[in-house]
Amino acid sequence: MAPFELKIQPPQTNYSPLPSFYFPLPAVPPQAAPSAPAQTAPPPVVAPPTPPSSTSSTSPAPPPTASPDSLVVQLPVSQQGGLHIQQIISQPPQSGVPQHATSQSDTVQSDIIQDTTTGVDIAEVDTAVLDAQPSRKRAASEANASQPELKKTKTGTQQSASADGDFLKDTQGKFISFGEPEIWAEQRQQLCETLHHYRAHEAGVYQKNRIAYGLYIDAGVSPKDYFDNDIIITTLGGGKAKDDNGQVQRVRDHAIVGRNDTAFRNSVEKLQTILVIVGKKNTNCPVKLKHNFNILGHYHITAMWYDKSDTCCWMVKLQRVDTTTQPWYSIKGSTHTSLPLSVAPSQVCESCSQSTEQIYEEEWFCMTPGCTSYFKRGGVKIDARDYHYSQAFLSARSQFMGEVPVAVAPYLPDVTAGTPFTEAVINNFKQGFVCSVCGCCGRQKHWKHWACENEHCGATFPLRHEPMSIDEAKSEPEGRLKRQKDFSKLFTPIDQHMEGAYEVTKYSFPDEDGSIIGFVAVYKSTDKVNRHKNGADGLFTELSTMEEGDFHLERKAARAAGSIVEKLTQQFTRNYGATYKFIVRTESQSFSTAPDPILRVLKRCTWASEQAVNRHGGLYEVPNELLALGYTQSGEMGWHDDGEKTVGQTVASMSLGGRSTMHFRPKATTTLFGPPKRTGVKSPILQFTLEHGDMMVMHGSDIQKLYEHCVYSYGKRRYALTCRTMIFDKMVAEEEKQHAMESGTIPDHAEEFNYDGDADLATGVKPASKSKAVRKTGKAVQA
Ligand SMILES: O=C(O)CCC(=O)C(=O)O
Ligand SMILES: [Fe+2]
Repeated sequence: MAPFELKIQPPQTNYSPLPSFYFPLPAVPPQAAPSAPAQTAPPPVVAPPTPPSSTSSTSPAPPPTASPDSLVVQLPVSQQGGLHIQQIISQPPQSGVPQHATSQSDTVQSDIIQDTTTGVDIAEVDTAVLDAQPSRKRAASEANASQPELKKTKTGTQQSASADGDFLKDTQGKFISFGEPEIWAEQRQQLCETLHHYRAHEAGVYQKNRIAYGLYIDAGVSPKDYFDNDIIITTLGGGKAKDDNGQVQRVRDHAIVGRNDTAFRNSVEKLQTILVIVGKKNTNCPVKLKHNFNILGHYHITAMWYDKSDTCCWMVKLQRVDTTTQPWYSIKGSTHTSLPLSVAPSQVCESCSQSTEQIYEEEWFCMTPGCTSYFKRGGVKIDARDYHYSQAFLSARSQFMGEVPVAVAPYLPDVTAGTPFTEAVINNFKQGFVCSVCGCCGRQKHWKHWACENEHCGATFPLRHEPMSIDEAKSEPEGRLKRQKDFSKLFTPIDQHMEGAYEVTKYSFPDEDGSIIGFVAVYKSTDKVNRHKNGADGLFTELSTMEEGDFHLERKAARAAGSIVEKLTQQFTRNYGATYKFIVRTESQSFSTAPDPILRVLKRCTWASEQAVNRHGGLYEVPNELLALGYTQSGEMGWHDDGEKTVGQTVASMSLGGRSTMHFRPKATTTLFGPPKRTGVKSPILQFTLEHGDMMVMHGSDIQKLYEHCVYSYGKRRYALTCRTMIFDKMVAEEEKQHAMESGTIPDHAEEFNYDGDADLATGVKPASKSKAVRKTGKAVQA
């Protein structure tokens, strides 16, 4: 192993690592031990924090509400029962005496529920406790009265051995929960679009700028994981692979400084809470969970250590920020008791001088990775695979000293009131809301209304899109301007000319032999053209103010429709004319009922594509389909091609509102712009900007075969309206063909929207026609 000092240098982190890999963290022992016997309930948790244990002296467990000869410690909630049980330590720890020595020799500090060596059964314990603490009598006896039979697992957790007692179980043997999650979701995207602290579409840990904010735990519970009302101990992800039986197993050690542990360490340093979400496949959670994603609430990190079983892995101990209330995920019928602030005993390692809390009941040893005594006793390796967490460790409680986020997620205002709220508010909430009726995290699926995604709820809410000036639509929130590197124009424009009032830049696309297979032409509009009657300004305003029934944009499933990992497109879409099924299955609205602005855009794109194709000398096909896209804030359409088999040669689009950048790159497997790549992607070769009123024509089916494109949208609101030609003869199903032909027929009244390119508005300054070869293909290209 490399020297420890070298390993602790975190790669390019903005935050210095904490001095030790193991933190007692800002554990808060109670204020000075009261002199009176412990006859009253513990005081509310108000004690100020104390610094982490000194590295130069041992830190005996501070006595929470100690009595001179009988120390009563409330143990943590049981694994299954959500119950607090009581433990008697017959002798309080002596100041200056290493606590592990005490616990080895003269204490009865072990799990009293099960520990046969003490000869104390649970009833005796409670009698003793209750005698000493009359004021706690009722709560404790209630807890006991409903205590299920418990057995201890190897990490010190208590598991229910029976389904008895007053506790309700469902048919699968899981306990019924005391309450219901206030916030939940069935699909990961619902969660990621709604919560501030969990936006991890793939991973279990959500981190941003190397700070952890959220944690999702589901199946894949490790033997040393632990779960009770207040404490969760979990293994940080990574280093797992499927074994021969298809079971996911840990196969590799975690790096001593890895991604997740660094993020958690930074969270500690930044006093950041961790939002914990539990999936219904988590076998450690004692109660039945109804949803795929159940939000437990805010926790804080109270310990982290580099554990060693078959492999080495980072473990984290999280404590509920507010332990005073009974959590919804405790067992129905159980009683929750808030434990007093305390820390577990710790010792300083003689080899590395680092202080380590005693985690395992069996013994203390150094847990500082890199230390010569790490997981060793007297130089001999310790096998802690079957060790149990010590009760003092599990019952330690510390006060969170940071700021607790006021809300886990934005709630939709009272949906029953029906008052729409503004786009500014919508944008603040990104795209998701928690339904104020049922608590389901919901994505904004519809452009102008919000509908709860819980099919049993049905709550809806209007979202008002305020009238917006073009300038406002174009304005970009801070921090969004530099989203993309500016790819140098490897792809030299080969032709610039005027077409009507538009300055056109045409880029010819080569195939692998250097022959031209098509082009992309950008039609640059002007303010004059945009302001002109029925121009881009008017079209933008009309589309923005149309009733939802006339212009109903919605987000459709782009991936894994209906599943837990379903992903909706970022854009809101609506298909007009012949059915276009590429990328997203959309229902199409016939052109005969399409609103006028849609037909006007269709006619403008028709003009642009006709001019471009005729000039180029290709087969011109009249568009019979229009896909309208709406973007709120910035968004993107990822890399794709438009090559569906029923689509014709030409694609033409018009942009309204915010600007966008369109990018092209060769497909990885082509020999274009460099040798084919078996893995990875090729770099973009062309990028241009489309502004309000600009149009784009892309012609040549082979472009779709050899290249792909993506679009980044900016500004507060943007519409992209893209027209294509569906080739009816390529449609196999007769029904589909008939439907496409009918809905793609352009109504007679659209004649009045025919467009001539506003030639009369042209500035008269013609750009000099340029003609250059495309570089980098190795072959010259003629225009
Ligand atoms: O302009 C846009 O936003 C995306 C257009 C596009 O690539 C498409 O609709 O396929
Ligand atoms: Fe496209």
